[in-house]
Amino acid sequence: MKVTVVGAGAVGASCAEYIAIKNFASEVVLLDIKEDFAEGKAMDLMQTASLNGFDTKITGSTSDYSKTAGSDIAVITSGIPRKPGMTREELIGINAGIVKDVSSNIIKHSPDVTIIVVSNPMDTMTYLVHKTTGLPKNRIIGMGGALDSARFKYRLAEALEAPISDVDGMVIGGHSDKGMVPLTRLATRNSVLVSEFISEDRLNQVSEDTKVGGATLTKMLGTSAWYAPGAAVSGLVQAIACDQKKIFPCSTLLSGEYGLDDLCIGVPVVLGKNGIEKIVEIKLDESEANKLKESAEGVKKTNGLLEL
Ligand SMILES: NC(=O)C1=CN([C@@H]2O[C@H](COP(=O)(O)OP(=O)(O)OC[C@H]3O[C@@H](n4cnc5c(N)ncnc54)[C@H](O)[C@@H]3O)[C@@H](O)[C@H]2O)C=CC1
Ligand SMILES: O=C([O-])CC(=O)C(=O)O
Repeated sequence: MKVTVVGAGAVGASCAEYIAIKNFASEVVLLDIKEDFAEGKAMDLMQTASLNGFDTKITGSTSDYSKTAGSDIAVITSGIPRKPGMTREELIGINAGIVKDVSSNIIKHSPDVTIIVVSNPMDTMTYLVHKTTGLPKNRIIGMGGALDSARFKYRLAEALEAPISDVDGMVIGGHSDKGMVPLTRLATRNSVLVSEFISEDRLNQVSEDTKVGGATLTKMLGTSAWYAPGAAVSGLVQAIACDQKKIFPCSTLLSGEYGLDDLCIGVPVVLGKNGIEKIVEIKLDESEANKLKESAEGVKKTNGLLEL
């Protein structure tokens, strides 16, 4: 299993590290445009191999896509992150050109690849990869919901004063400050609905804190987060590489599912060796369906800024 990670910055390197530590891939290639940067990150990571006990071979490349040839999975993290006070949507001007260029280069050398898009604004960048590469829709996956759901579980555990492992929950919708739809109604603590334990007001607070999860960290760190994003990507990569058939909310091209069409947005999907093997249509109540519709309108507005 060969995995390419384009962009050896904060998220790309964290993602490569988690993939290596989980020890399921034979090879990870990090690629960046900054001279020697990916090679340096790869060397540093390889020097953790004996300490962390993995056999994955990590190599680096400065813009040489021939090194990525035959990749089974490629992760796109190249592009600029936001600064405090910015929205993810404001990154489109720079990141669209980068993502277009990078995705074309990836498929030139790995025509059978499955692409995981991370660069923001992620739902729109995922849509752009569809338009640019023409890969089948099951092989283009946007990562946002897996991260947002992990943040939701963190906030739920905090409110419930419970261990995170006791908590389950999912966030669907666009990966944006306003567009996320945390499914509070369905969240559980060890199979019991969380509404049995905490008030509606507290649950609304959990939802609001989840939606601004990325913005909160950007304000604290001066740039956006990387540990949880890297871990979330590694989870998707592992589900595909190991054919796990796990359900994650991912951004995928919808053609009528959830009453939506011609956009990529976060909904639950089954991930296995064929990428997105199934879009899972769960029954939303009226309020959740309206929020998803509103979120889709926001994503479509951002898609409208693309020069296709
Ligand atoms: N979807 C999600 O849940 C998340 C998305 N992100 C997004 O991921 C992206 C990366 O974030 P960070 O790693 O923090 O940024 P970073 O600045 O640390 O790393 C980005 C890397 O991309 C490289 N790069 C730029 N243009 C390139 C090109 N044409 N080819 C190859 N490499 C290129 C840069 O040299 C840099 O090393 C941002 O757009 C950020 O908003 C970040 C966290 C979560
Ligand atoms: O907040 C950002 O800009 C980066 C990101 O998507 C996240 O951490 O959720």
